[in-house]
Amino acid sequence: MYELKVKTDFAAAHRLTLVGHKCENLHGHNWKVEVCIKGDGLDEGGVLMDFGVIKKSLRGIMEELDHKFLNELDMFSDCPPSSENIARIIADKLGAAVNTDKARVYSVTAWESDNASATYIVQ
Ligand SMILES: Nc1nc2c(c(=O)[nH]1)N=C([C@H](O)[C@H](O)COP(=O)(O)OP(=O)(O)OP(=O)(O)O)CN2
Ligand SMILES: [Zn+2]
Repeated sequence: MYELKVKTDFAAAHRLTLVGHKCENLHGHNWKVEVCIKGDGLDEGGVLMDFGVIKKSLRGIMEELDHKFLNELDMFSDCPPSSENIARIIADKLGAAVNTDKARVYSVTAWESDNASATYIVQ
């Protein structure tokens, strides 16, 4: 089994109700995002998946999030923009773009700060 990791980031604003009092106020984070792709077989070029393919798709997803008020985005119309939901939505979007029969998005971790992150593991 091979495991690839690619990191990226975005800055955005959000509000979270029902989590903690101070989270209800409009505020922002510089999220760090780490995606993990897993698979067994390498192609004839000796790679599981070209990092460039992963980075290109991630850039598109980050553009949808960067400098946005997350609560107003369609992707969060039915779920709060917590780090958990951010990680899951990135995993779903990235998987739809890059998954093959040989390599798949395994997990996405969204770091809200240097010491707090949420990871979504694709089942
Ligand atoms: N499981 C989760 N818990 C919290 C989330 C989340 O996405 N998933 N998000 C928040 C808020 O975004 C909040 O802005 C962060 O709160 P907090 O961790 O308290 O942030 P601080 O940077 O102020 O951290 P301190 O350690 O208190 O300085 C809350 N919880
Ligand atoms: Zn927050």
